[in-house]
Amino acid sequence: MEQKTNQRIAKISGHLYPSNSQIMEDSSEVMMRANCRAKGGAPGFKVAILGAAGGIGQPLAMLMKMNPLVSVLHLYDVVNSPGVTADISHMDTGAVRGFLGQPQLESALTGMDLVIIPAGVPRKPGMTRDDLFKINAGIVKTLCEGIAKSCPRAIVNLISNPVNSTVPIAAEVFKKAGIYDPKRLLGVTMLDVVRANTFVAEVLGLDPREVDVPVVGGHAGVTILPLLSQVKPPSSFTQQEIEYLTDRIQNGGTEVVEAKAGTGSATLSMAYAAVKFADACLRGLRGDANVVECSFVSSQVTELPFFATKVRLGRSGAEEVFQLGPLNEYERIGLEKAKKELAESIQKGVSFIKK
Ligand SMILES: NC(=O)C1=CN([C@@H]2O[C@H](COP(=O)(O)OP(=O)(O)OC[C@H]3O[C@@H](n4cnc5c(N)ncnc54)[C@H](O)[C@@H]3O)[C@@H](O)[C@H]2O)C=CC1
Ligand SMILES: O=C([O-])CC(=O)C(=O)O
Repeated sequence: MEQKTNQRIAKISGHLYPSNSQIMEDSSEVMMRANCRAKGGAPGFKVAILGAAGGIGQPLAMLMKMNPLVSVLHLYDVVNSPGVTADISHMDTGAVRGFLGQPQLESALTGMDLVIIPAGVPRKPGMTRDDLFKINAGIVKTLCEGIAKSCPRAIVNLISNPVNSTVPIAAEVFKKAGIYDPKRLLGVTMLDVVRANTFVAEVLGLDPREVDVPVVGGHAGVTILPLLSQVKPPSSFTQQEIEYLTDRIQNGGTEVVEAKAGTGSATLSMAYAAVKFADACLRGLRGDANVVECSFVSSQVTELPFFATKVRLGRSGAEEVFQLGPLNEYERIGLEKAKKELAESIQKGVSFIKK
């Protein structure tokens, strides 16, 4: 009887840790919460964050909890998700539930409309994103197997690096499970766009909110290709400005890794970018017209099977993948370099599952 009451209270209070939660063990809390009156859930989308207790996961969870399009937020991690969930559950916005460890992955994912994945290790100075492959490839594989089983129709936003390889890994896992829908798998390259808007606005003396820079290719070094010839509002740059901006945008991640001096990589700007992108996906799911953002997706824009360009987000994910548009000579040379490195990273991801 007492256990049943506790379980009901756990649901009301937004926790799912029958043996783990301090709150569950505190009888005065139990009395207080027992008097809560459960109401019907608010309309909106169900969103899960996998890796929710991490450097990106925590601010991302906070910002998603503030998003009016989200009715239920599930926070999953292999450590520390009870504390993060308890903290976030006190925000006076939509519902949140926490899930800890592999046995709770299925419950974390069941019924989700959107799954955001920032799980995995970040870089330290001197490392490339590809150096993370060894650990993160296996993490992404396991999580995507969970998605295939528990919410095969969910839109997936994949943040874990190296994105150029983890997206192909996810695709192969979904193919193997027979549920692959290319429109629903989106690699998150939004931080490159956010950085490009910021750095270009600095050079032009504009408000970054007024600037739109398409960034295509992938998400590592030379595969990050800003198309400065297509900046909005239309702008011209000197060759020196083009070289400075391209280098800064391509190495923005490394700039943060070095500044953080061994304590991690971009987390706050990434959480901001992830929410900007997730919000666009949710607006697309809701049926809003003309929701367009850059993303690393299954693509026929080049000869490569995956490529980042602008995509139109709709009820079933990336419903339209836009072409590159006219490139100048500098961008055409950059594109060739990007494709060479991307081809290897994509193949590495595919082989990891097919081997
Ligand atoms: N796509 C992009 O633009 C960016 C990607 N990243 C990548 O995001 C990833 C996460 O970065 P941070 O949050 O800074 O790292 P972090 O180490 O602070 O957090 C990662 C979280 O993932 C969790 N985790 C590990 N294995 C897991 C599993 N099997 N299931 C669920 N959770 C698991 C950890 O417990 C930790 O809480 C890294 O791979 C990083 O390189 C980072 C910045 C930008
Ligand atoms: O640089 C890193 O390792 C993290 C990342 O992807 C970024 O900040 O763009």
